[in-house]
Amino acid sequence: MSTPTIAFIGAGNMARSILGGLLESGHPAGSLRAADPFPDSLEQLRALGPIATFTDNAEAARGADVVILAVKPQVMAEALSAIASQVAENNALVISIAAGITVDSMRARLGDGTAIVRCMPNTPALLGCGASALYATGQVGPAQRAHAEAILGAVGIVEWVDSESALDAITALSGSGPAYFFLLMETMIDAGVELGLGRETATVMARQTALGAARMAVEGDVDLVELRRRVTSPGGTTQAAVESFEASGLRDTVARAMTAAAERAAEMARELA
Ligand SMILES: NC(=O)C1=CN([C@@H]2O[C@H](COP(=O)(O)OP(=O)(O)OC[C@H]3O[C@@H](n4cnc5c(N)ncnc54)[C@H](O)[C@@H]3O)[C@@H](O)[C@H]2O)C=CC1
Ligand SMILES: O=C(O)[C@@H]1CCC=N1
Repeated sequence: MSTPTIAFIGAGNMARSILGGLLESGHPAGSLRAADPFPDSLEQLRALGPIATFTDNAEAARGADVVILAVKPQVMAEALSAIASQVAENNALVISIAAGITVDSMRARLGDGTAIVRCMPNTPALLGCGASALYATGQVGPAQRAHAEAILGAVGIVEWVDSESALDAITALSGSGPAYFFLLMETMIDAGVELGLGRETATVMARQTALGAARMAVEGDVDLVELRRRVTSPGGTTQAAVESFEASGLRDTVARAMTAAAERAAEMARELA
């Protein structure tokens, strides 16, 4: 697979993590570029490697094989208009990581023939352990599909979904998901303090427990129910806690929260169309 020239439009947190992952995986800095109106964002990116930076989106997109839209949804219309002619000229692949920006709304500004991949990454991409779901339009060829997979694969796992609407569910699960785990950890720390622990001790123990549990869930081949069973001694402390969770409707609470997130993703798509 030849090395594509990749232009990032928007040089914030997500762009920085993906670009950092690409450099670490051996992608040459000479074929990476980024545009952002704020010089500070560009400087932070240049600290990662000798990449070309621009304050003008069209200049960054000129001649690029892949253009990654890493701006907030609210500035997407402006960014799409700026890159449209460069993308058409070069038959570039456009990858958008913005929540709620549909393929149709991108096509309206880029043209119906544009090859577009919509992606939902998540913030653990910053540490190279992200989870990204990708959806490709019919115009995306096999080499472009491979490029998209390699780019997001540089910062974690990649899953293809075969309908655009699946991205709303993915956003509710893995896009927003890190925040759910952080919230549970915050709650456990507060409850530990209520039980008499110092906040520092409660924090250290909660963080390490989350890390250990996540590693057991991901690195072994034991399913989650069995992992939970192994912690739960009959008639013991874990059973008391799990029964309390179930009685309080934890499963319904999580399902309702994720439905709210998926509905908000669909609503954002309508608002931003
Ligand atoms: N933070 C998260 O958990 C996730 C974010 N996303 C999506 O990733 C996208 C980027 O998010 P972050 O990197 O967190 O935001 P960020 O705010 O860190 O980065 C956005 C960058 O865009 C720049 N920018 C503003 N106007 C611009 C314009 N007209 N042209 C070019 N650049 C412009 C800003 O200066 C900033 O550096 C968003 O669309 C968000 O929906 C997707 C999945 C997860
Ligand atoms: O909260 C949001 O809208 C974005 C999308 C997924 C994570 N952050």
